[in-house]
Amino acid sequence: MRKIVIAGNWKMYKTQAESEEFLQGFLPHLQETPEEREILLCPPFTNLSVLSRNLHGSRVQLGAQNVHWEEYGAYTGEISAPMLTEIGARFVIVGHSERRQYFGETDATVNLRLRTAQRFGLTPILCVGETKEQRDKGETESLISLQLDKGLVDIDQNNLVIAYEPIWAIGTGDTCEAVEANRIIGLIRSQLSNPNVSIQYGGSVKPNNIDEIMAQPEIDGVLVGGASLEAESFARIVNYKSV
Ligand SMILES: O=C(CO)COP(=O)(O)O
Repeated sequence: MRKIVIAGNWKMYKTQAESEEFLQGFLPHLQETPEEREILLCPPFTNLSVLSRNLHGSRVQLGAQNVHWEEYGAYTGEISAPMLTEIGARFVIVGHSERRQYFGETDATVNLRLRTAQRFGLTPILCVGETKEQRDKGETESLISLQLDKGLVDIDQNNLVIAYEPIWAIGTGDTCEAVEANRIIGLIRSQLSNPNVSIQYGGSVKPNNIDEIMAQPEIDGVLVGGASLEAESFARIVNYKSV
């Protein structure tokens, strides 16, 4: 059985006070959320402890936005897997396109981070996806296939989530058509040895398109940026209506 995983990626938004304010508005809405949906918040590192405290006893899981591949060491500015698990994180986003684009993340470093995350019991969310230029040139399928080939070397597919995030759809309001996202996610699944890996769609997911996205048979959840920052809109997303 594939799990439904709905995650908010807060990127570099929210102070601790703003995080607490969000939870006050958001948590009551979970009374309506069907049991089987896994709900996840991935705040900046500085907010993990405040969320961990406030989410104690709730069904919301905590995720980080990155993890280093070493257990400890002289890596100024980095955070290790044991630091994340100690604070209560269960998931970690790895290889987000913003990390690849602005911070020199490569498929090789993505693979190292995935391995370490798994070694310490975190469930990594591996992000893959193409630029507009790559899509226009017809390179989407080959690019994603390469990202998976290199990223998944020696990775345990029993403890893994994948997110298909077309870069041109991130933060642009230009959502990938649900049917097209479904097609690409089907292709991703065909490349996996474990067909039960949950595969999310990410890129301009909003309250007004979530029902259509989640109605697609291959799509097992969403990775939400902007619309996860506001309690009411993220509540509408986690409480999407299944058809
Ligand atoms: O990058 C994303 C989630 O990781 C998507 O961001 P938006 O939902 O703001 O387009």
